[in-house]
Amino acid sequence: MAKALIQMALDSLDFDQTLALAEQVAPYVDILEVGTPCIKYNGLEIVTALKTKFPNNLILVDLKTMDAGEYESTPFYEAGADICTVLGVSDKATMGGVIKAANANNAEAQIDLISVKDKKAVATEAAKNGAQIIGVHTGLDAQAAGQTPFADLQDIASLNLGVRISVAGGLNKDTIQKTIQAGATIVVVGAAIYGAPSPAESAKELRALVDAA
Ligand SMILES: O=C(CO)[C@H](O)[C@H](O)COP(=O)(O)O
Repeated sequence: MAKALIQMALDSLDFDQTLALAEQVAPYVDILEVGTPCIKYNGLEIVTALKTKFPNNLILVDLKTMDAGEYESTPFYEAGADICTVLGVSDKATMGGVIKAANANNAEAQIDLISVKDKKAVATEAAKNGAQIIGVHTGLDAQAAGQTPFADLQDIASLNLGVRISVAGGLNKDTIQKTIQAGATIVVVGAAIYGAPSPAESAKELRALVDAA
C-alpha cells in the first residue's frame, strides 16, 4: 500500500508568514495547503510564490468553491495548483466544473464533505463523476463544538470508492496513525504544526509517525 501523504494547512493571512512557515515544514510534508482564509486574503499570487519556491511539494488550494466551479478554479490550476477543493454541498454542476478544470490542467479535484448531510451519497456520486479525492472534514467551528472526523472517515472508507480519502479536523500526533489505519490516504494537519513551539520539529515528528503507520 502506498504511504499516506501529509498535508500542512497554511492558515495564516499574512503572505510572508505563510511563506516562512512553508519554508520550515516543506522538507517534512508532501502537500502545502493554501488555507481558505489565506487564499481569500492573498489570491493567486501566493499560489505562484509557493509553486516557485517549493517545486518538490504538491500545492493544494482550499478554495471551498460553492458556485461557478470551472470559472473559479481554472486560474488557480493555471497558476500551479495541483489540487483545488470544491464543496460537496454545492451543485453537481459546480463539482463537475472543478473536476473538468482539474482534468484540463493535469491536476486533481477534491470534494470537501464539510457540512454535507448525506456524506456517503455525495462521496459516491462525486467519485462516479471523476473526483480524485474525497475530503472528510470537521471544520474549525465544528471542532470548537467538540466534533471529530473519525466516524465520518469510517463511513466513507467503508464505501471502497477507489479514490483517495483526505482527512482534516484537528489531527495531531496522537491521532494521525489511527486516521491512516482507518483508511485516510492524505492526513491534513494545521494547528498541531503551526501552533507548536517548533513547527519544523512537529512536522518532522508527524512525518516519522506517518511513515511508520
Ligand atoms: O480547512 C481547514 C478549516 O476549514 C483547516 O485548514 C483544516 O481543518 C486543518 O486544520 P486543523 O488541523 O487545525 O484542523
